[in-house]
Amino acid sequence: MEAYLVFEDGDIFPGTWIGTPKKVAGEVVFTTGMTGYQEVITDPSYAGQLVTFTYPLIGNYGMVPGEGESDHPCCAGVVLSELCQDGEQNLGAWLDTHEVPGIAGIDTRAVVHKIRKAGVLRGVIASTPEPEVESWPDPRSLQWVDGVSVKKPVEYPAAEPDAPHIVLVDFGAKASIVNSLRKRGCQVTVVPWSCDPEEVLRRSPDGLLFSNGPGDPKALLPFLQDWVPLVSRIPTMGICLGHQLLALAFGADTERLSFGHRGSNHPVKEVETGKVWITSQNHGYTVRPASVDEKDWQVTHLHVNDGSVEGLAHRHYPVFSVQFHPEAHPGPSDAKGLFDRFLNHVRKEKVVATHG
Ligand SMILES: NC(=O)CC[C@H](N)C(=O)O
Repeated sequence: MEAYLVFEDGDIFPGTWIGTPKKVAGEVVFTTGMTGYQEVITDPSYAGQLVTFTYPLIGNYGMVPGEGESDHPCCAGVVLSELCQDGEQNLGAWLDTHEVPGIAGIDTRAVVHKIRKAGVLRGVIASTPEPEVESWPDPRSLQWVDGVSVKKPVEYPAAEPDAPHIVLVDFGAKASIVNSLRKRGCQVTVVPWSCDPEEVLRRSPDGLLFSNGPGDPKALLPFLQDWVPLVSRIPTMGICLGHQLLALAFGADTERLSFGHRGSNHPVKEVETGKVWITSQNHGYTVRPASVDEKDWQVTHLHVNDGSVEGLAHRHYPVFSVQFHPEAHPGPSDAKGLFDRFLNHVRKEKVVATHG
């Protein structure tokens, strides 16, 4: 069945429907990972976006139960070149089960060229080359984070005695972040993004983790000051959206990247050691370098390709954050040691708090 990817500037890419044939509008983004389509499609950070896969063959190992970053597709739609209907649960049928549309047969290389040249662009997948768009989704809306965050706290018991208790503030957390903490023995409580920080304090966390999530970080600006007293005292780590939010909370600014970083091969340099990690990334916004006050923050990581800020550590508070994904999934796990670094710090503080 014929479908069209129509950009807001009028450019039309014809293809065929996959998943559920229903019109959908969103920001068109592209990801360059050669594997990991399941993790990408189920990553809550993609809510509201049309994800274009640059790897030409997608779907070739089906959908593997239990391997998703959540149990349903989170992106608004998918754009790909060739769909392979293989695997026990094939991608097209799985998308349809969840009523998510997609378009195949697209010259994805041309789509990427277009986005790289023009910067962020919105588009529609529709049955006609001249679809009507009632309204474009707004990345500054709270609906994205609200739609993917847990509605009430979810508790995971500790796997080891005396393990630290980490409260994960869920702006759209990937399952792999929870797993990375649980694998290291932690007790984890996942709380809704909108919860009262005072209520979090009553849960006696040893550490806080601000998760990844969809949309423009500035959508959450009105809520950030309430967290400052907590994150100034309790060891806190931020990942991706969480990194941007911590920067905003302490007075830095964020801005939109021209076309984002999405893929599994983004080189990031650790400033202190000069070591380069190949990292998994998925973000359209970044911390504005000129807004980072060197008196308060140390820039710990930089993107090798464009020099953008990839990591921050606060000089006065126990806060550090990274723009990339140490939990990987998909992608390399070069940076997974950051969870150990965080938990070592949390454990040290816990001992001090217990024994004075
Ligand atoms: N993966 C994320 O947390 C993405 C953060 C934010 N929504 C961005 O696009 O920059």
